Parts: sequence; structure tokens; C-alpha cells
Amino acid sequence: MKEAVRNSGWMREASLIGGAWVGADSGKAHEVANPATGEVIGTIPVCGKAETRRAIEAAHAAFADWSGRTAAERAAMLHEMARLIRENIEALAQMLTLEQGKPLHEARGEVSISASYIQWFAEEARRINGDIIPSPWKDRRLLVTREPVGVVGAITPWNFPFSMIARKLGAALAAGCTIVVKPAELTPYCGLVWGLLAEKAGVPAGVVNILTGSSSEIGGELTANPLVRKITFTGSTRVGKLLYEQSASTMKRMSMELGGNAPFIVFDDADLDRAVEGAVAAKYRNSGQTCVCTNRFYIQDGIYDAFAEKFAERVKALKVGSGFEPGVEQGPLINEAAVEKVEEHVSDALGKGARALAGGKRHALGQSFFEPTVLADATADMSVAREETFGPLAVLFRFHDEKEVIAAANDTEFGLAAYLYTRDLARTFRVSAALEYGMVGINEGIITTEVAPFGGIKESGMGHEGSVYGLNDYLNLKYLSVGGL
Ligand SMILES: NC(=O)C1=CN([C@@H]2O[C@H](COP(=O)(O)OP(=O)(O)OC[C@H]3O[C@@H](n4cnc5c(N)ncnc54)[C@H](OP(=O)(O)O)[C@@H]3O)[C@@H](O)[C@H]2O)C=CC1
Ligand SMILES: O=C(O)CCCC(=O)O
Repeated sequence: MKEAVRNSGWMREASLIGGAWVGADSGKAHEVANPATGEVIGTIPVCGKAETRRAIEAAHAAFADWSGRTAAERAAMLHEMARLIRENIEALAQMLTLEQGKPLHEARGEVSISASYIQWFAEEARRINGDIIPSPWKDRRLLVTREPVGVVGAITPWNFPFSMIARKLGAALAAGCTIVVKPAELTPYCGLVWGLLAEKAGVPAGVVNILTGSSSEIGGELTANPLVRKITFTGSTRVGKLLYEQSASTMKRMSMELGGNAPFIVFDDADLDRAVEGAVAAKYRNSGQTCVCTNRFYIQDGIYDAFAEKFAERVKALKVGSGFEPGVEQGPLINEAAVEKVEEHVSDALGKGARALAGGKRHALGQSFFEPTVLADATADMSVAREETFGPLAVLFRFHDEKEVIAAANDTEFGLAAYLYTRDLARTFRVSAALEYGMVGINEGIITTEVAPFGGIKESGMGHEGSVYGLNDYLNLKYLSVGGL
């Protein structure tokens, strides 16, 4: 598969700065490996501060022309990008599975939703309307316009390396912004390919710039440079806080999509089969490496044993293997550090009295494969209760009543996604309102779509991606007071 991807025409081993595909000034390159096999796929340039500054200057130089184009022109190019993505879905999905590891059917899903994000923002580009405010003065008109913020710096993670760029780049370009993107070091090719897509769609040089290399140097320059007016980041809360601090001196607009610690609450009256299917999807998708993945399962007394048994049976049957193998439902984790974190959480939980119902150790396939794992009898003193595992570990807590489970679910600094299974309509609204989270799935384990606002509260971040709200983060309001009428 490596050769097929390398020969597909979509893999770039250079950074894109101002319309030129270039190596690092230092000539340094870094190897990128397939997480399922450890095999080297290719190399990427290790760019630093100087290259980042040039990319920012190129984006700044391109801004006047790009923001001055009609919305219809920008929309047409975004529509073309979406078309190209759909036309090449298989090649792009193969590249994604090769460098990230997720099963090919999940990779196809990620590429497909990326096209949907781009199409969505192509449509929204034509609806960046303003307002006229009823004036308190007879001789004045008050207007509000919405203008692009300027150059955007985007830093993205390895878990959804294609779609996390889609929802940032789509919104930025639709709004009239130009962008400098830094993809994750572990999955750079799904980032660099956006430069190619933009070129093929006719987006002018300098509007989209993509840099690989030193995260601290690129991030340092993006956050310090006054020409960058907005930072959009998806990744860990630790790095999000660092970027927020670094951006303070130039007072940039910030969008942050950070870690989660999602609770999945199943009440006694839930549809058991539906809850089990939702639980599998909300936990094991992308091997548990999704910011909205469930981290804590809260199951009410009356349904606990039945849920635990059915869920564990279903999890034991999950097929683990290379993402390219037909029928595989769980691929490898991204690297050894990710496996070690799952191991730590499993051993901490077992040491504190948890019971293994499924899995519990590294998978016989070796490399970074881990068995899909279910542990029962979890308690609040376990590490997994507080920290995001970001791996295929499900822990089941038992609860008695609504008040208790709401308190437990909210007892975290995170507030990204929560899930709730019940057939009681009044409880649905009561509990949803009480959950301190940006998104709540009700009788649903998968909630992401381009039409709905994706975003968290508390230390899970700020701002929204996708939906009609997703453009706001890329637009400044300007108030015009027109007198002498
Ligand atoms: N919200 C989410 O979707 C994600 C959450 N996470 C959480 O974070 C944990 C750690 O994952 P990890 O990959 O380390 O996440 P990071 O936050 O380190 O990585 C995300 C992005 O930030 C970049 N980055 C890292 N350090 C800096 C820096 N000093 N300045 C600028 N950019 C930087 C990375 O670059 P590079 O790759 O080049 O280092 C990558 O592009 C996971 O286990 C999970 O809990 C992780 C990924 C996504
Ligand atoms: O993990 C993330 O940051 C994005 C999740 C996207 C999805 O739910 O498909």
C-alpha cells in the first residue's frame, strides 16, 4: 500500500510557502512511519522560525486579493476542492490509513466529512450578511458588517489529520482569511495534501501555506507574529494553554478544541441494545483516540449487569488489525507512548479494584496494537476518572440516582461531549441542561456533522467549528455610524 500511496500523486514531502513547495532552510528532514508496521513511509522538512515567518508574510501579502474577491468566487473554489476530495476519496483515505492507522472505512468517513465541511463553508461564504440597527437618531444609519480577521494560524492533531484541517481551512477561506497550517508531525501527509487541493482548485498562491517541522518554533512564530490575527488549535489542553499564553501579547482571536473526559450515562429505562451499540461507537472509533470519545461510562444499578455483559461480549468480538485488512474495526494506536498511557490507566484501575471483562493488555499483533478493553467496578479515585485515556479502554461506574450521576459527570475540568441514554423525555431535558458540556448526544453515540456546532466549554476550549456558527470565529464585526443624512 505504501507504494500505491507514494505513487498516487497526492503525497507531498515538501512544505508549501507562498505557492512554492520547499524543503527546510537547514535541509533537515524527518521520517514518518506507518503506526501499524513501523515502516518508514517518507520524510518531511523540519521547518523552523524563518520558514514560518515567510509563510506568514506570504499569507499576509495574499490577504488583500483573497478577501477582496466576491463571495461567489471564493465559494466556487471551495466547491471545486470538495469535488476533488470526493473524486479522490479512495486515494486520500488510503494515505490517511497508512500514516494514521485507522480502519479504511473510518478513513473514508473522515475524508467524506471533510468534503462536506468544505462544501458547507462554500455555501456559507455567500451568506456572510451584515445588519442594519434601528437608529436612535433620525439623521443617522447604523450598520454592522462582518470582515475576515486576517491571517490565521492553524495547528492540528494526528487523530483526525484530514478533517481537523477541513473545518478550519474551509471556514477561513470562506470568510476571506488566508492561512498557515501546521499539521501534526506524526500525520503530515494528510496536512500537506491540502496545499495540493487548494492549488488544483485554483486558490491563488499564498492563500494556503502548509508547514511541517518543529512545533515549538512554528507555534512560537505563529503566536508571536503580529501579522497573524487568529490562532485555531485542536489538540491537548496542555499545548492549548501554552498557545493561549503565547498569543496574549498580540491579543489574537483564539479557537481551541482541546481534551475531553466524556461521560456516557445509561439510565435504567434506556434501550439496552441501542445503548450498547452507541457505547461501542462512542468508545472504540479511531481506537478510542477521539476527543469526543467516552472516557467514563456511568450505568444505573438496575441495568448495570445486563449492560456490562452485553457490552463486553460485543467488545470481545471487535476485529483488531491493520486498517487495510477487510472487516477490521480497530487499528493500532498512534505510537508507543499512547499504548503506555492505556497500560498505565488499566493497571492503576485494576490495582484499585476494577474487574476486567474484556481485553486488558497489549494485543498479540504487537507494534502499537492494544486489546479493546472493558473494566467494571470503576471508582472515582482511579486515574481514568480524571484523565483522558485516548485509547480503547472503557471503564464502568455504577450509579444510583440522577443527582449523583450529574455531580459525578460534571466533576472534571473538561466540558467537551457527554452522552445520555434514557426513554424519559423530562429526564432528557433535565439532565442535558445540567450537564456542563458543549455537546450532548442523547440516545446517540456519534454526533459529529458539518451542520452542527462542534466545541467545548471549561478547559475543553472555546469557539465552534462547522455549522452556521463556525464562521463567526473567522470574522470581526465592524460598526458603521453614518451621519449627516
Ligand atoms: N482534542 C483532540 O482532538 C486531541 C487531544 N489530544 C490529547 O492530547 C494528548 C497528547 O497528544 P499529542 O499529540 O501530544 O497532542 P499535542 O497537543 O501535543 O499535539 C497537537 C498539535 O500541537 C502541536 N504542538 C505540540 N507542541 C506544540 C508547541 N509547543 N507549540 C505549537 N504546537 C505544538 C503538535 O505538533 P507535533 O505533532 O509536531 O508535535 C500537533 O500539531 C492525547 O493523548 C490526547 O489526550 C491529542 C490530539 C488531539
Ligand atoms: O477528536 C477530534 O478532535 C474531532 C472528532 C471528530 C469526530 O468526532 O469525527
